[in-house]
Amino acid sequence: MRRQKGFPIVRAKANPARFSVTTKAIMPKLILLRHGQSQWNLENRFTGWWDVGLTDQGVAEAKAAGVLLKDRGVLPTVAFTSLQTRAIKTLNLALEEAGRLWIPVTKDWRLNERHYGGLTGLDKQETRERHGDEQVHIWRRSFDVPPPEMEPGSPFDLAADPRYAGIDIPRTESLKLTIERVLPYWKAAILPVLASGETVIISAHGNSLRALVKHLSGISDEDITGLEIPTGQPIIYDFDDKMVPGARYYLKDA
Ligand SMILES: O=C(O)[C@H](O)COP(=O)(O)O
Repeated sequence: MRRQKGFPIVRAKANPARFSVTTKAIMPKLILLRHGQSQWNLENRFTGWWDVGLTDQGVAEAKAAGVLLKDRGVLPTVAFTSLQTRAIKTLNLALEEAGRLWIPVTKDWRLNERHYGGLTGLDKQETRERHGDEQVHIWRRSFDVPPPEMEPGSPFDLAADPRYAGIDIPRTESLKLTIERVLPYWKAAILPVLASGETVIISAHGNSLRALVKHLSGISDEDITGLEIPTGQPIIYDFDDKMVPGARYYLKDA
């Protein structure tokens, strides 16, 4: 053992109190938080990977989520979010209210919203009038039908955005394709942290969170079409000591 000058060597003794803590069953908690209302949620435009800010209502929703975490004593110790401003801001506002701005935060594109392809920027109602309700519902909620691809050179093309340097930006994504990048990230980066006993918060998006919920709650490809994730409402999963998630619930109902 190397000894630093001026510091005596202290040999660790078995500490019964410490021992009882380390053998306590670890019951990890996962908090899923969809960003607060965004400017394009308000304007009813397809957003996907396009970066938009929060509305005043979105800011209030994010802060309320943080107050709820604090009031219920569900205090995150580690955070993950996407590379998108609306999720990052929501996380920061919620953590600030919860007194947890200091926890480690990892940002990764794999938690981004599903890419809305050629629909990005379009008005959802005008798109319904043009293509019909059924087609738009298929694009929005089907499991594996992606929207039309984004044309190269589109004003919403993010190829020059430095945050995506080195990333093969999708041209469009269905929920299935979104799952194909969210789940490997969940398994490799988030699950091990959760399994070590941390209380993890993921601040992300309607469809990247639907991808996770589908997996964690074992929802079928058919039934996932009916699942909506509300903005700014913390969803909780309690895991048992074998890392099996319990039923999900809204923190406000706990
Ligand atoms: O990207 C978007 O437009 C929204 O965040 C989610 O849209 P959706 O409700 O059409 O999936």
